[in-house]
Amino acid sequence: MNEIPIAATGLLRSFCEAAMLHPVDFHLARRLSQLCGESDPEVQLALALATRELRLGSVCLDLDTAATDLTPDSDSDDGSVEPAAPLAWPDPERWLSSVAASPAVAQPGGDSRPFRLDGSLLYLDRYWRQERRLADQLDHRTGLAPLGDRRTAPQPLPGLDADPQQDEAVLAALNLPTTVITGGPGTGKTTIVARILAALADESPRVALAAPTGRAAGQLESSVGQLLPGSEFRGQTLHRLLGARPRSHHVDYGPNNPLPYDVVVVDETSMVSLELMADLLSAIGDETRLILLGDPHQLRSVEAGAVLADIERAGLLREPGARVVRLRRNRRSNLEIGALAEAVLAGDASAALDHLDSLESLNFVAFSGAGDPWALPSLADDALAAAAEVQSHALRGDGVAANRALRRHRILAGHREGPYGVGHWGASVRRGIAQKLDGYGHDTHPYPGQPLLILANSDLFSNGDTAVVVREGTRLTAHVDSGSGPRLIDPALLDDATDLHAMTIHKSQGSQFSAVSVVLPPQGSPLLTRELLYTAVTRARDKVTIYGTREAFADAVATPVRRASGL
Ligand SMILES: Nc1ncnc2c1ncn2[C@@H]1O[C@H](COP(=O)(O)OP(=O)(O)OP(=O)(O)O)[C@@H](O)[C@H]1O
Repeated sequence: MNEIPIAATGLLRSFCEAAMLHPVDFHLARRLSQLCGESDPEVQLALALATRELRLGSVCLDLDTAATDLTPDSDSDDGSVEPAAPLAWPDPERWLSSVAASPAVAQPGGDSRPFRLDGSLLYLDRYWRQERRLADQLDHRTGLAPLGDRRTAPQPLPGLDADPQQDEAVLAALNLPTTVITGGPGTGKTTIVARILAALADESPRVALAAPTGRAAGQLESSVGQLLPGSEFRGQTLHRLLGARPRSHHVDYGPNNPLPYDVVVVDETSMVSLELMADLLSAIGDETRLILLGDPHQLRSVEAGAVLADIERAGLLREPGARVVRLRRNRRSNLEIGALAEAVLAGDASAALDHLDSLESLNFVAFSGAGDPWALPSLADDALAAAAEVQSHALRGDGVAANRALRRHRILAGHREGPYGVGHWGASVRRGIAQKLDGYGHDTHPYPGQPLLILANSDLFSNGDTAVVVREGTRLTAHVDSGSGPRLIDPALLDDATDLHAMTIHKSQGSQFSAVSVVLPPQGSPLLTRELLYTAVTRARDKVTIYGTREAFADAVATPVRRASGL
């Protein structure tokens, strides 16, 4: 049952009861309405829904389509689904004009008020300003003159094949102030960055490598370092690059103090929020090459905005100053997984299910939420084989090999709790493995072969890094598989680590595994989206097994994440 604020009555109460509004949406809208003297329940509803949309990752609420687009926002993380109640949506025309006339709402050219209405889009004013700022910056970068006039791309790095799409991306980045290179995992984005930096080496450019998370920044640094031995490019988080202060909206770099680099490369751009993207673009000088890498189809930033997807979809960066190049050839995963990912992206559930039924490396296993996951033979086989290999390396003290074995198989789930959640599946698999492997699975004490997921940042590791506990002589050591190479830590110091027999699909972004077992959320779960499914299946290189119902699978394929924005 949803929590209903006591103060909620009438129209707003019915929306709270239907899980369309969370108490925080209600309270914020009520407070702002009181401050501005707004008493119309329909306008208050619009304000509450606009704050709800922001909380769920959209930048604004579209009043024209809200009644058809918005779905209940289940508070639970166990996949349980509340029955939908019929709702009395305001008449759209009347709604729009009463919102426009509200003292809480400003028009685009108007004074400052908590909300702003732009066409049928209702924003919290701050986000409207950020979006305008970003749109202006994108426009500005589009209008810049090219920085070079190379006609042909430089040679591929030694040992790599010629690839026309990669050539196009390299050439764009060498000539233009702004290049966006999009593509799924393994399409060569990092390889291209190394090739660009190699081609610019004669100019000794000042280079910044950045990403939204410490882990992704470390991975970029280490991949580029491997491709360009002897180079000393350091990766850093975007927050650090921009000189952002914790718990404040201040950043050190901006239009009057641009970043002191000739080339700025940002990886995992799909995870960058609207605000951070606006800050980044404001801080890039006209002479600096900006190279944005990412996969717009994977899960987006947890904060508001899906900027990379908006840029690609709406053609917001164009010549003469900018170019978007999409890479399609995945060189890491097998072709069958590529075909499944394409069918998911195309919204073609029947083709995707056909692939799962007919292709050798793809499997669909019926699971409807009942019973112990360990009883599913395919799951037990995959998990046990990988755990046995991890354990044998861990007992021999080989942390590198143990971490490699840990990447052989991963269970990925949308939910954390409940019968479809990471907790339930992870615990079941750990118990099952412990019955088969001596010395395995004592949850409260470290044991050789114990897989861990780190949930904190430090100098030695980043949130999202994984580790394996390894025996070294008489001691146990956690070998952290950080993006930038192995780190050894006393397991007792890893307070913020959790058991890793399963992980959320969200946390798996940026990693790949030989085989993945994907636990689908149940039908009706708000997490059941195309992006979630695409992200999960593209984590695999060699084998994908989906656990769930066909109906849930088809729903996921048919449901792209809805993120409203004015971009
Ligand atoms: N032109 C090429 N010829 C041969 N192999 C290539 C080529 N481009 C990339 N590869 C190989 O494909 C694999 C994936 O490349 P890369 O890591 O650059 O992709 P990516 O898009 O950055 O992937 P991710 O986002 O998952 O890190 C690497 O093993 C790389 O060596």
